[in-house]
Amino acid sequence: MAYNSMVVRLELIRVYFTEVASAIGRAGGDILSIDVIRSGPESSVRDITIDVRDAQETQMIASLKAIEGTRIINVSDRTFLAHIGGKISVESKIPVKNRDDLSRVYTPGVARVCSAIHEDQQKAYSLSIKRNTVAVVTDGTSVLGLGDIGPYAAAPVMEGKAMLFKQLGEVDAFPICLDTTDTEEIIRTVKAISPIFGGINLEDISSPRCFEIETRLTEELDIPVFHDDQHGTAVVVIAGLLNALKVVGKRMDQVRVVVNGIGAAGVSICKMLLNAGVKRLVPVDKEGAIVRGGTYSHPMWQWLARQPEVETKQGSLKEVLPDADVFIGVSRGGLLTTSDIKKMAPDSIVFAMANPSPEIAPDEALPHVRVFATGRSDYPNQINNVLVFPGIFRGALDCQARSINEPMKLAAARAIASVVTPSELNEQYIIPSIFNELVVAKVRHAVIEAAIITGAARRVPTDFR
Ligand SMILES: NC(=O)c1ccc[n+]([C@@H]2O[C@H](COP(=O)([O-])OP(=O)(O)OC[C@H]3O[C@@H](n4cnc5c(N)ncnc54)[C@H](O)[C@@H]3O)[C@@H](O)[C@H]2O)c1
Ligand SMILES: O=C(O)C[C@H](O)C(=O)O
Ligand SMILES: [Mg+2]
Repeated sequence: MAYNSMVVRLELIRVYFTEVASAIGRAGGDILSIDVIRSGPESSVRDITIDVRDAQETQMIASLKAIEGTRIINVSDRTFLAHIGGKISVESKIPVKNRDDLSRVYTPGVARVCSAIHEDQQKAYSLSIKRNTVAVVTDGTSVLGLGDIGPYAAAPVMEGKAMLFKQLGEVDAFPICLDTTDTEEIIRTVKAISPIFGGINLEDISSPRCFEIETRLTEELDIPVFHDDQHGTAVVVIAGLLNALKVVGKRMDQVRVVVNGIGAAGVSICKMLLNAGVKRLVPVDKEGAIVRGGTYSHPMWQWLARQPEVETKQGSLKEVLPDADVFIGVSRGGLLTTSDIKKMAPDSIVFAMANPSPEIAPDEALPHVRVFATGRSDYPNQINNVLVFPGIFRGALDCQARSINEPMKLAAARAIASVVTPSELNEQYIIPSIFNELVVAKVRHAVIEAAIITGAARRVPTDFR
């Protein structure tokens, strides 16, 4: 069960606090802290921070209101408080304290530096923020599993990605939320803003437009372009699956895998599963299984329909799921029930990765599967692309990679899996925590090594010389 924190500013008029505390307890809340804002003989005002179960805030407010002598002044939830004014800011690396500093960082000194870059564009990497800056670009059309919520509403996710780039990978990332869903306009705009960036992280752009946008930008730009929802997700799924299979004692070439939601994430996961050796694959979208020999207007589904590993059996998700060893959900929340999961093969592996609500609630799935993972941070086994993008870009930027190719992605997946040692590996721990410092370091190393071997690197970092 997931919990949320809320802060209630409450005026108590001739009411004992114990009465309030027991009402909170009866309504299923936990008091985390109490701050006295004002205290007088007749009344007092306090901020009470309460942990409540998901979606129970309304009941909590009703129980507090029901106490005679209490007045609710304000309710804020800590998640909203964390977003006030946005989550990131831009900072200078050096202070400008006097005229001397000013003439160095700004005009006239800066002009000589401009001229140096003008003479040799490659110097942008050493004399501007380019070498460490990534654009996190979205059009807001497929934000988490919330769908097409537009560029304004997408901003908190993009700011969150930028925070994680910085904290985990020391990469400076900037959110770019585009007010267009036109493929050509997005491509044109990203190209036009690219001079200042060392890489482009495409985020939450719906399929199938995301495939064309990424392919074209990769061809037309000489900096790495990486659609996080496709490849970040596929890399972390492969990492998790490598370890989950070890736990259950099955091999990649033996298992039957059902992937639900063949959009950005699903297509890339299917491709990577095939590269990793899966021989029995069942891709499923809204209309049911995508089958070998079928005809589809979606170019990637048509590609899947030509793959020998894709099964021919038609049917809905619930019809094709029985006997599957592995279920990977990148679709939307609440699609499966306990009875569906029970029909899977023994020792089943379920990665229910739709955000924020997984395809099946953990409490329903856990008793009936051997390994269970979600994309969320409040359960064990968080399979989320945050394990990938900071390290993959750290590596790509450090070796000035032209692109992020398949060998670099596979190397990243193996590196993530290897952080969990054989003695640590178990059902509850198939994937390292994002706070495990080894993750970014290992992914960076593996990515640079693969970039050098495949010729994608334009620079060999000093620790590789
Ligand atoms: N955990 C992670 O790291 C991670 C990473 C990427 C995406 N996701 C989640 O995966 C989901 C999809 O993301 P995306 O970027 O691929 O989006 P997308 O819009 O590109 O694709 C979603 C696909 O799911 C399909 N779909 C919708 N409802 C379905 C249903 N009932 N049954 C089968 N298919 C259905 C859609 O038709 C579409 O093809 C989202 O919930 C997202 O939050 C999680
Ligand atoms: O943003 C996340 O938590 C993961 C992923 O990029 C998603 O779109 O769900
Ligand atoms: Mg995303």
